[in-house]
Amino acid sequence: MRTVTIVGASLAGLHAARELRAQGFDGRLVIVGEEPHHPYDRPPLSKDFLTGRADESRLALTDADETAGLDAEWLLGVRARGLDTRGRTVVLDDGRTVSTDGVVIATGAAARRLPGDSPAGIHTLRTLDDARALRADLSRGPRRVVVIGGGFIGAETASSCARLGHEVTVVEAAPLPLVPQLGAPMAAVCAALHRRGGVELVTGTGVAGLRGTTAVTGVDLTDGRALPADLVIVGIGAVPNTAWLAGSTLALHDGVLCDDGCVTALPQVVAVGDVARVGGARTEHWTSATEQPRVAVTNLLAGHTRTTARPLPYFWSDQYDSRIQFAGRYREGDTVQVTEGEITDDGAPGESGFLARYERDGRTVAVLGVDRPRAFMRARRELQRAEGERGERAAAPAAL
Ligand SMILES: NC(=O)c1ccc[n+]([C@@H]2O[C@H](COP(=O)([O-])OP(=O)(O)OC[C@H]3O[C@@H](n4cnc5c(N)ncnc54)[C@H](O)[C@@H]3O)[C@@H](O)[C@H]2O)c1
Repeated sequence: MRTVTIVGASLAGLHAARELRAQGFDGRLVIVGEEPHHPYDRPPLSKDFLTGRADESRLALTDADETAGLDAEWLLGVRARGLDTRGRTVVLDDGRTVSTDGVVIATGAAARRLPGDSPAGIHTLRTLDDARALRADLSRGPRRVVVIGGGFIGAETASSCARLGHEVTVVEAAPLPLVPQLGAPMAAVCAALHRRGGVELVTGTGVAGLRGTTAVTGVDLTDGRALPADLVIVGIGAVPNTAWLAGSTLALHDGVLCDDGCVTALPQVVAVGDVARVGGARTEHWTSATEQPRVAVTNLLAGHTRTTARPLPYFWSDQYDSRIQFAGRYREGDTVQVTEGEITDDGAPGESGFLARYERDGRTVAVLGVDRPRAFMRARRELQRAEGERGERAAAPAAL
């Protein structure tokens, strides 16, 4: 393999570049990125960057020394428009083409938008440029902010806006926020965090439309209510960036389909990060974007799936003054129990937080920690160990 092209210059793309060099690839390395920036860290965008506690210099994921060491050609500020898998060419929006032997798809996902035209004052938050625009708009004095969607972006931006002194309402279509991720009992804790943080949470209703012609003035809800607003943040999920692959032979279905080793139907094309559906699941977590590239690059360089990985999913979220950490795989029907600390009468975490365990068929399948980082890390390690042992037992030949 003489040339490898990584399409997508964010966390997963950067980790793929690091892995390629670490695993001995000494050929030509091209990194294509739609955004004009070198890779930066997205988690602070909805938290410390929005509240002004972190400036842009704290976001960089790499520095001049590392980029020199990677010896890559960075094509930034340009989108890939197509992948010709037969001709082994990546086609760029500006007409350029890159001939390549191997491809790492790391194009991530884009913020889902509400249909129709948006008046001024409507924001999504995914990129540094989005965060700059939102921060600038918020800095124009106290505003009435409506956040649409009570997922991660919704909850984190709502708590940042409340901390900045804005009047905030969150609109969530489901009866509780974060149920798919945490299940109803623990989702209720997140709802209590909103209440404790002074944010109104309106659930079980969607958005019928936005008011305002040049600038937004309000949000009409499907239950007939109208909320006045000077600024609206839309956090209603993310869509994997696969449109550029439509003409390729790759299988696409809510992401790029790959096996457990991040390999697509073509051994010279692998996918990592938010865009990759690995072994049937797409995990939009920071840790997946840092773990998948090692496996993907090993297999890309081997020319076949030599190794697979099913790391235990992990995510964290900072909401109001609480840190929520979750590891494992939650499924509807799992039971959940607080095993350390407590949930108070108002439904929010007690002063020293709590640890909860999710059980299925008599075994722990996931752990949740709220403001209990040490206990959580211990429980996460135990779960990792148990999962690893289960995996080994499943892979071992049956005893005679
Ligand atoms: N801490 C973290 O791990 C973190 C933080 C920020 C973002 N992210 C990632 O960013 C991505 C986007 O985050 P997100 O919060 O937008 O997505 P999400 O899927 O976490 O939440 C979207 C929420 O919007 C609700 N919703 C959808 N349509 C709606 C409508 N019309 N009206 C009201 N509610 C509606 C859904 O019910 C859901 O609760 C995700 O991939 C997420 O994993 C992760």
